[in-house]
Amino acid sequence: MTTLELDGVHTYYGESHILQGLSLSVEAGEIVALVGRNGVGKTTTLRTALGLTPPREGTVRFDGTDVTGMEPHEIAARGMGWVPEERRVFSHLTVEENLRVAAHSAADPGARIAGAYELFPALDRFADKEAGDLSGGQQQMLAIARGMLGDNDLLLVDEPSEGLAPQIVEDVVEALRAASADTTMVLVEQNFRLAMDLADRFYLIDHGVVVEEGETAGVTSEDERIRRYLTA
Ligand SMILES: Nc1ncnc2c1ncn2[C@@H]1O[C@H](COP(=O)(O)OP(=O)(O)OP(=O)(O)O)[C@@H](O)[C@H]1O
Repeated sequence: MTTLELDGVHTYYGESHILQGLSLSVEAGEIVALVGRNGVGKTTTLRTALGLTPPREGTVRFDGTDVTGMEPHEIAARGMGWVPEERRVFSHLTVEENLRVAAHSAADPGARIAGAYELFPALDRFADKEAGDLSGGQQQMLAIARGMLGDNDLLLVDEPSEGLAPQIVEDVVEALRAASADTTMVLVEQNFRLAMDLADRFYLIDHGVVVEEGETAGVTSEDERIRRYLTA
């Protein structure tokens, strides 16, 4: 079943025409990576799906429903979650409180939070610590855990590895892999190798359109069809 489908979307910031007829689809259970140079429109693609920057043309379908033009909170309520680039944890709440806020609408929040701790043992260790005092990697894990607790069918994760040390990136990758067992994911990722490693399929974006797509297996940034879009 198709979870997310963007069909010929054109998205603008004011007069800036950013997405220029972009189409992609995500099947239930997949991890799909959006890759491409800085500024080509990856984050804008997520914002378009979420209704934060709705398209002027084209359609967004989520779980079979046309959600184009719906308010972001309506789309979110249908089960589309977002782990934004800037992470947005509540820094003055503890880890546990952050998780409780995210799980408030779940049928059994306690069990869900216990499940999250199993998946992210580092969070369990720091349950009583204020989120603002966590390291960048721990905050990223908290942001992912919060996205999962929202009972989402689809989680859009923007630049999870940004600004993290390589060892911590490994932990975050493991967390995303574990999280993907329950949730379909779209991942925006600058680190090409990591994106290919984690995702099942990829879309390579350039100037607001998809220029290459396919399975990730065996794909490297040295492939000529990829390299010319990644190097300036
Ligand atoms: N709020 C905004 N107002 C105007 N222009 C914007 C806004 N946000 C992004 N842009 C511009 O839109 C273009 C696409 O940005 P977007 O963030 O989608 O790119 P990206 O591929 O995600 O790259 P990055 O990794 O740098 O975020 C860029 O040229 C950016 O400068």
